Amino acid sequence: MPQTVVVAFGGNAITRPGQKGTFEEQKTNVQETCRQLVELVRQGYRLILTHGNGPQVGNLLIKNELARDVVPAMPLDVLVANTQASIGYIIQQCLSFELARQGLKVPVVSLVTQVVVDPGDPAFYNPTKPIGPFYSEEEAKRLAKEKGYKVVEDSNRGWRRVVPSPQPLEIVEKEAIKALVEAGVIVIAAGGGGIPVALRPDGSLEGVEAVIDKDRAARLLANEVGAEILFLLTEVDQVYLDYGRPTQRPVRRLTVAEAKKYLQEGQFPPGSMGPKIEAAISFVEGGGERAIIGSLARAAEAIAGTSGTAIVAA
Ligand SMILES: Nc1ncnc2c1ncn2[C@@H]1O[C@H](COP(=O)(O)OP(=O)(O)O)[C@@H](O)[C@H]1O
Ligand SMILES: NC(=O)OP(=O)(O)O
Repeated sequence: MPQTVVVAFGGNAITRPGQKGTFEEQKTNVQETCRQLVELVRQGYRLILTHGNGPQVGNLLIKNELARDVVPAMPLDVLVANTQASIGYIIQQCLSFELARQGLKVPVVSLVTQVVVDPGDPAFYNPTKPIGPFYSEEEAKRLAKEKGYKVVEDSNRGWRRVVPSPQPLEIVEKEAIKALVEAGVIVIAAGGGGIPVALRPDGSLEGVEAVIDKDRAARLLANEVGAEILFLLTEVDQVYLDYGRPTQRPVRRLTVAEAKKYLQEGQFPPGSMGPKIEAAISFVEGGGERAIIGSLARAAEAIAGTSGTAIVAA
């Protein structure tokens, strides 16, 4: 029985820091990623892909604001849906092409995915999710004053606007995702962390304005579909202890207990590596076999165990 891997990569892998986020830039970046992903298919894994949307959804919000006197502005949940479509389209097209080029016949589809959140989540009063372009401190503080943005410094890469990021509670389309994967389809799902929706008393769903963290959504999705592996791809080849300090050293394997201990000691910051480690811990505690954190450029090596950091039960 082939193993199912949920692969997650950040919106910053699709629009790299310093890039404007043109369609061509996004496509070139995704093409590189797809070459790595095809290796996983070659190795016999079933894939569910999920991606971030921070830079892209932030850009859409800016467009919304600039055009609001000409065309109606859309709520943030609709903008998340827009990014699922635009990024899903690029991945679907590039991945299908790369699979065909290597003689592999595997269908690929993007699924518009809603994720239930609690409208009473305290995250709505404390925005933490960085989106959109990176600004200098001066520019960010000016935007905060003029437009009422909440801004933070994002992992030493510059300043960014932040929006609420509630905890994902349930993937609405999980059964459809499972059925597609079992039928041999590569599914792109819960893009941008999923479209945040709240469950109303009458059982209907209503969009809420937020951006869910894609590592958290990927974790939930992986547990809900019973995936064996959660694969979190980012810029660094593996997790480090004392990251950025002279004593920095790589870690290739962490037990859940070790990961929890280092997290408590502050080794993994909240806005960057922290959510990945938390997602890895929850996945393994939720029944997953192993979580892997590694770089996009070395995805095939990471799944084979020659790169990356594996987080396991014991
Ligand atoms: N202990 C650590 N080990 C490795 N990377 C770390 C660590 N602490 C912080 N980082 C930073 O976290 C980044 C990954 O988080 P982030 O950029 O938010 O991911 P993505 O946007 O790819 O989802 C790495 O590129 C690295 O700069
Ligand atoms: N939604 C989300 O987590 O996006 P990024 O990965 O781009 O931050």
